[in-house]
Amino acid sequence: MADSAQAQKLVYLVTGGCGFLGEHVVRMLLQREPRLGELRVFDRHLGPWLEELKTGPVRVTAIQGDVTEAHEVAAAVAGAHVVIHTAGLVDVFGRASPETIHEVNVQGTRNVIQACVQTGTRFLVYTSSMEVVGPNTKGHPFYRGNEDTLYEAVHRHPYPCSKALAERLVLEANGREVHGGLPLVTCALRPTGIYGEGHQIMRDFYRQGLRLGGWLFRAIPASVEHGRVYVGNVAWMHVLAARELERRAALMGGQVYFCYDGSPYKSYEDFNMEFLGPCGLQLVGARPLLPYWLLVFLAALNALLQWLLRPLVLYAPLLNPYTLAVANTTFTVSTDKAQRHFGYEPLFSWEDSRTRTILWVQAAGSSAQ
Ligand SMILES: NC(=O)C1=CN([C@@H]2O[C@H](COP(=O)(O)OP(=O)(O)OC[C@H]3O[C@@H](n4cnc5c(N)ncnc54)[C@H](O)[C@@H]3O)[C@@H](O)[C@H]2O)C=CC1
Ligand SMILES: C[C@H](CCCC(C)(C)O)[C@H]1CC[C@H]2[C@@H]3[C@H](O)CC4=CC(=O)CC[C@]4(C)[C@H]3CC[C@]12C
Repeated sequence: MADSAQAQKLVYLVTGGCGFLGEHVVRMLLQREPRLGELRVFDRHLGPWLEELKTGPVRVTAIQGDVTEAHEVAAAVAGAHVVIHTAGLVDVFGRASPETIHEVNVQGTRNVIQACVQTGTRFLVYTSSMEVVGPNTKGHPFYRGNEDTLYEAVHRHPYPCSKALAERLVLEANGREVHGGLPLVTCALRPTGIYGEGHQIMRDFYRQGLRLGGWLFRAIPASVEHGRVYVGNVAWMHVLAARELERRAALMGGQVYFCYDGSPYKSYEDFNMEFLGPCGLQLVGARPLLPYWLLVFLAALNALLQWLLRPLVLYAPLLNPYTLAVANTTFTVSTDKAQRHFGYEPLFSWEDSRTRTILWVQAAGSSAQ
């Protein structure tokens, strides 16, 4: 990475490399990181698609492992130059217990940092989330905010709490001495709601619409704006941040960056219709069909049913008090910090992102028929 080692080939490790975002990061590294010599893909569940990558010029090593197991993480990290830590338990529906979410997202991140320190890995990029900022429990809007916008970040839900704690661990680890005596350089990327090929919630909405004869029903006012960002651009931002961390260590170390691109600001449902509309679905109602108080009631009822049924069966619908609050609160970012600090420009235009997502929804929907 220094001048004398221009041609040095680097070892990258991507944790959670078989997830929605992780797969895009893995593929992006293979396409766009010329110094890549070996790519280690670490995940609890390895995808079969990894096999096809093993025939390329870069050595791809699939590692089945659990970030909560410190020894497995240390073995995977040993000898890596850069770690991109995207593994996480993304659960806002009550599928996993708060303890499990904490264990994976916080202890898992602690293990990754510890492994870097022990083995001498110097560069760590962490996938954080907009959720570490908000929306907060009071439902305050965050309107076109940036990394310096003052906002009362108060959380109670296990997922945002865990992401906030993990992000703090990563930022505090910046500058810590790693094995060999050099300092660790870390940064955190905060995607807003990611969409694109592989987005399971989008696919579920599509299937639900098909089941309802092509109709979806508006639940949230169109005036509530949501920040969304295309998965290919989020992946590209990770690759660029990882590449630039050494050269710009003083500027980037310990920093957070929102992930952004040219995707339009819209409500969650109107944004989804950008893809589901061309796939034949229609969103019924210029205004929400149900009054808000009824949604609040239904969300609370779902939470009660989840609690009552838990000993018998897992009941985890999309609507609960937390998802309703998130969906019903404006949260959009407007920033150029990643451009200023490490030259990020979105790789995919909004038109490309939209087309790619539509093609994927169509294919994912028809494979469900
Ligand atoms: N999906 C979204 O809209 C957003 C996601 N994020 C963050 O991006 C990251 C990736 O999220 P997605 O790709 O959406 O989720 P995902 O669930 O598709 O991917 C997460 C991956 O981590 C792996 N994983 C989970 N627990 C693990 C463990 N104990 N050990 C090893 N691997 C484990 C899973 O097997 C999965 O492949 C997460 O850290 C999430 O918090 C941030 C903002 C928005
Ligand atoms: C599931 C919600 C939409 C359904 C609302 C209903 C039932 C009224 O129709 C989703 C609305 C907003 C989503 C979240 C948002 O994009 C931010 C996120 C960031 C993350 O780091 C993880 C995922 C998520 C919390 C995302 C989850 C689904 C929504 C709550």
